[in-house]
Amino acid sequence: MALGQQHVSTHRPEAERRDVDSEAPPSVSAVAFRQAMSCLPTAVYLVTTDGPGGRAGFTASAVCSVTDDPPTLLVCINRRASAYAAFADNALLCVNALGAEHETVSNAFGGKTPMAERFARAEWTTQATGAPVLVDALAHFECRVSQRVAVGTHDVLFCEIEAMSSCDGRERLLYFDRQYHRLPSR
Ligand SMILES: NC(=O)c1ccc[n+]([C@@H]2O[C@H](COP(=O)([O-])OP(=O)(O)OC[C@H]3O[C@@H](n4cnc5c(N)ncnc54)[C@H](O)[C@@H]3O)[C@@H](O)[C@H]2O)c1
Ligand SMILES: Cc1cc2c(cc1C)N(C[C@H](O)[C@H](O)[C@H](O)COP(=O)(O)O)c1[nH]c(=O)[nH]c(=O)c1N2
Repeated sequence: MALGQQHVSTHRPEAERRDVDSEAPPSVSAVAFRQAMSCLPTAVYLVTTDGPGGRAGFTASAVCSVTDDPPTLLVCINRRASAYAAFADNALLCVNALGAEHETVSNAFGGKTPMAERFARAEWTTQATGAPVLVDALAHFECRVSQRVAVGTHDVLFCEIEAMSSCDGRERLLYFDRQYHRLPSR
């Protein structure tokens, strides 16, 4: 093993394995898991919604492509987030991918800032679904939530794409090692 590398083993013999529903304490701590995840770069998104539950949004990195038929993303949202109630009540959302110039607005949507103030930090429009679309998003995906699955502290929202725009050539905003980074498009 290279100097400085730490190996966290999750392997257990067959007899010791338990069902995923078991009450057994996890063998990897949340702190160790977060530390490992912190070294993996991710894109950064503002996930926004509007509807009967009101307008809300939060900064997300737990966003992933699921299938291209039908085109579907997943978004993980912490049930303790101030935005959660709106996402629980609304069926529509927009996943706005951020460019390097969006670091300040990403910080506003990343917690503690009142919802109206978050939205006041950027320019918004509505297009196909009525969910807030960031005018200068690097790319956006307007979605209908097709399934919700509760896993631990989070809900996983499966989101079918109804309209979108593709990435342009600007620098991307990345997040890793607990900091923002800029990535040129080529
Ligand atoms: N998936 C998430 O919910 C998620 C992801 C990134 C950051 N955050 C939140 O943003 C703040 C700053 O994060 P940070 O990256 O600077 O330091 P951190 O040590 O809290 O997190 C390091 C990494 O662990 C993962 N992570 C953090 N909190 C998580 C959670 N509750 N559930 C699942 N994965 C999680 C993410 O990949 C994150 O980049 C924290 O409050 C953190 O909880 C949450
Ligand atoms: C870079 C980055 C990435 C993420 C987050 C933060 C930051 C800074 N946060 C946390 C989220 O944006 C917000 O801070 C929490 O929901 C708490 O916000 P409130 O103060 O309750 O609105 C976050 N939360 C979540 O539920 N899923 C996610 O994927 C992410 N990803």
